[in-house]
Amino acid sequence: MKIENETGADVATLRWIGGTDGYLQMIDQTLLPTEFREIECRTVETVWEAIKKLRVRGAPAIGIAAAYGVILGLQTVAGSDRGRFDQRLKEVSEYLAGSRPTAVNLFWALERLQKLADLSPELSGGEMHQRLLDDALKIEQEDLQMCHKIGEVGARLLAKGDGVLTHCNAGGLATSGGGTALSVFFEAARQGKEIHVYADETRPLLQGARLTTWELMQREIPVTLISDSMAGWVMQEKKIQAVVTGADRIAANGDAANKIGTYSVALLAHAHGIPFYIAAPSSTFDLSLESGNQIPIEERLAEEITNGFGKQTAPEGVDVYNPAFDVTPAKYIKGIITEQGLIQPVTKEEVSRVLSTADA
Ligand SMILES: CSC[C@H]1O[C@H](OP(=O)(O)O)[C@H](O)[C@@H]1O
Repeated sequence: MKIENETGADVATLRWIGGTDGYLQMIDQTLLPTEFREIECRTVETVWEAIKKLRVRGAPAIGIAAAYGVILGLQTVAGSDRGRFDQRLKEVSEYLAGSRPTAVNLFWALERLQKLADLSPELSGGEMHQRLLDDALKIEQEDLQMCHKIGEVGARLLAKGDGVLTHCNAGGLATSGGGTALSVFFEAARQGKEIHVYADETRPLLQGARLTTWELMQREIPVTLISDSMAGWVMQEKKIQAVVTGADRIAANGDAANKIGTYSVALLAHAHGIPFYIAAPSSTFDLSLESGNQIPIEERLAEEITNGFGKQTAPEGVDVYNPAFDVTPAKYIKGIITEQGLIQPVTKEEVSRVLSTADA
């Protein structure tokens, strides 16, 4: 995402600096909103740690970071023969695939680079390294364009003066720059629709409180922070005319995995007759899965709940269950906003039809 830091310079959520011997620069999102700091990743291990610790997070951003992580990992075999290069490529891909299990964009990016390498076995390691970097850069640029198109498709669904609720952060920080759910809000605001966003704080890591409010305030879009437990009440009070969230993996039938709590929000929206939309690029779909019950759900450390942000709020040794995602069945999703167009109704047939449509 492009934001002005204290020096007034434009910075990106993450970006590659230099050539194949370069490095990855990213905003450390664990420090926001109180501190804006860019960190440098010069090894694949530092990228793995950044993904695991959510310094970089959000399905598309994780995919882009993983692609650049591969480039970093291959630096250790610069100048080696192609056989050693290919072996290292598999090593770093498997390593990065172990960082977080749910966001399919991570695996989509790794598989894309592997397929590219498989297409040209005749190239030297050095030539292939450059080709993979070129494609990693392309992944980032393609994501930026997809975010923009998602905004255009989704903004049509919002009316002037709408109250819209979102959960977690599906903004520029979760992508190459334009966001998915927040891209819809950015574009609606640009069109003068004067929307008002209600942002769930999103326990336990507070991506909504820390990141979504910060992004919207950066752009002077009206935003009200609410606790997760308030979502139903603001709907009952008719403050909400639509809900738009992101996604981390969408199955062939349209079932969608997203941050824990999204399923509850979808049920609440359904109970109040409020349309619930998912905004996601085509790289977030996993058509190999028939339905959402096959989506792997990441479980994270108990400390994120019992000692959130360093404050102990539960007895030592309490039993904790901390799934980072849940799955919303397609029947509760009014439409899926993609760069290829709106998937509505959300059915296997419509998913397949829209995703196979030429550029929207
Ligand atoms: C545009 S994808 C954003 C998606 O990713 C978030 O998960 P996390 O912060 O754990 O990476 C959340 O599910 C968002 O909706």
